[in-house]
Amino acid sequence: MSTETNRRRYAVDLEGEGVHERPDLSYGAYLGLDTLLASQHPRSDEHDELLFIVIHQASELWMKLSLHELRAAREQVRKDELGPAFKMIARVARIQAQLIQSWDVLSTLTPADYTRFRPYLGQSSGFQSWQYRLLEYVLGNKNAGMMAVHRGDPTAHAALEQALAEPSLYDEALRLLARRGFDIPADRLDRDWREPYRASPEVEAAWLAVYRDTAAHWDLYELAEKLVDLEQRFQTWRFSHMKTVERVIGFKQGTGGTGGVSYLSKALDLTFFPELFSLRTSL
Ligand code: HEM
Ligand SMILES: N[C@@H](CC(=O)c1ccccc1NC=O)C(=O)O
Repeated sequence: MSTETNRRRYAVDLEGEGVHERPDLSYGAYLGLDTLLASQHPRSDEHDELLFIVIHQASELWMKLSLHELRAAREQVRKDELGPAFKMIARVARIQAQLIQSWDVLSTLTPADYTRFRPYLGQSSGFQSWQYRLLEYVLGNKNAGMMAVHRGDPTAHAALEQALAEPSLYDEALRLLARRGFDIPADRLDRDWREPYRASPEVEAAWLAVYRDTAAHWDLYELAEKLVDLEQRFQTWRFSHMKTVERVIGFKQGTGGTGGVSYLSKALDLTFFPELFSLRTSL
């Protein structure tokens, strides 16, 4: 069949689906590829710098989608609509698998390869990824001190300020527990959300009750396990980042001014959902 006949057949088939709203729309225009594919600007002439840029850009795109899903999931939890929330969280888990897998591609970068273009990075660093920081805030790792580095970027700063000041996904899960009749301390249900979350024995007891009678609380149990899955994957990403950094720059200082691996290893101690892990010792 000729291309022309094919084209006309599709045009007919798609008529009912609103194709006439923009019949000239192309793949590249729809996806904004002009801008996307013109956004890689290596600063050196080194072959491997493009890999470094693409991995980071792809990661930022996945982070954008994760934020979209997690904020929507949080809204569904707020509305007691756990089914749609589960679907969104499951998608984030698969995105995390992609993010984790990207370390495998980056591990083809040897110390010699990286050292050739590292000086061109100046003081730029993943430390300045505001989407990463937003993810941490939306999940529940509130650390207002991390805002400082974004002072010069009003859009990023405003988004971070908002995420810092509103309940995280975990805060909403605890409010849901309270609506279901669990005894959650008042200061965990309404507080200055900008403060780091502090683990509470009452919250652990509530989750423990969910895990001890899963039949009675099946959806809460499912929510808890989905959160545990998110945290485990997040930790796997952090750990692989740290090991990749060690492999590529050893124990050199980071371009962002931290100790490098020593800083990244401390970040591994940060937990989003502390009671969901601590309760396991009592099961
Ligand atoms: C050769 C590859 C990489 C090296 C050597 C590296 C190195 C580092 C170092 C040393 C830090 C600590 C901050 C500093 O002082 O600069 C850091 C932070 C960070 N990097 Fe990377 N990195 C690499 C790849 C990536 C990739 C692919 C991403 C994906 C987006 C990423 C995201 C981040 C983030 C989000 C932080 C902040 C972590 C936090 O504050 O907990 N890095 N990186
Ligand atoms: N902190 C890294 C530099 C770095 O990795 C980086 C630099 C610019 C943009 C993204 C980066 N990735 C993660 O930190 C280093 O010290 O080599």
